[in-house]
Amino acid sequence: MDQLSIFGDTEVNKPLLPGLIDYQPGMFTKAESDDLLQKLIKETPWTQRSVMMYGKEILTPRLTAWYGDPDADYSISGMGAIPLPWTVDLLMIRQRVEAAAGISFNTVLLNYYRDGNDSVSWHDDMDNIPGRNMFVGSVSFGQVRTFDIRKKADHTVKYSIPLENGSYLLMKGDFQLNWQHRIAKSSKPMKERVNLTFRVSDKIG
Ligand SMILES: O=C(O)CCC(=O)C(=O)O
Ligand SMILES: [Fe+2]
Repeated sequence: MDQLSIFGDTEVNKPLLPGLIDYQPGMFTKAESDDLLQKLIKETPWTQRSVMMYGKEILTPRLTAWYGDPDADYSISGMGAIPLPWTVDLLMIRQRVEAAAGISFNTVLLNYYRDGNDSVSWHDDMDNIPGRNMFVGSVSFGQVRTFDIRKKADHTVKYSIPLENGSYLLMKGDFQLNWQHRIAKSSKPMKERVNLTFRVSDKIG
């Protein structure tokens, strides 16, 4: 797999896949990131969702939580219609993400990867609704995990981006339409990681 992730100090804002992905390490300092990781782990009401697969109920291998504006509708994705109300920390993180992305987000999905056994398999973020989640702003705290991406039309075209503690990544353009992404399990020992994906959800009504 190609590594797209070699950054010198002068290359911090160099686009990886122009028009599709922006990546910015160090949006949060190490001190901020370490602190936010611990607070989010402790203070978030994590749940483990289940999905039906081959007629069996399978627990997703990670913990999740869903926050957002009260009128944000996410019933279609199975997250339940009412998101949790924004916290002070999440609003602060959202503000920085919005400043970098140049757009407003009304929901955020939190994923907690407890160790190397936790993962998310290949998917896009459209939930079968073309055009949904064209912009997804992703912030990572804690253990560096590898964000793999592959082209839907040709799975041999793939890249791997290590998402660093305190980093920001924006998926945009036709990324969700033409590419899938995942966080693979790891056979190497992995510490805790929390990822936040800021999204624009439809409003109820
Ligand atoms: O943990 C990550 O970096 C990605 C999470 C993700 O793809 C998702 O929540 O849809
Ligand atoms: Fe995703």
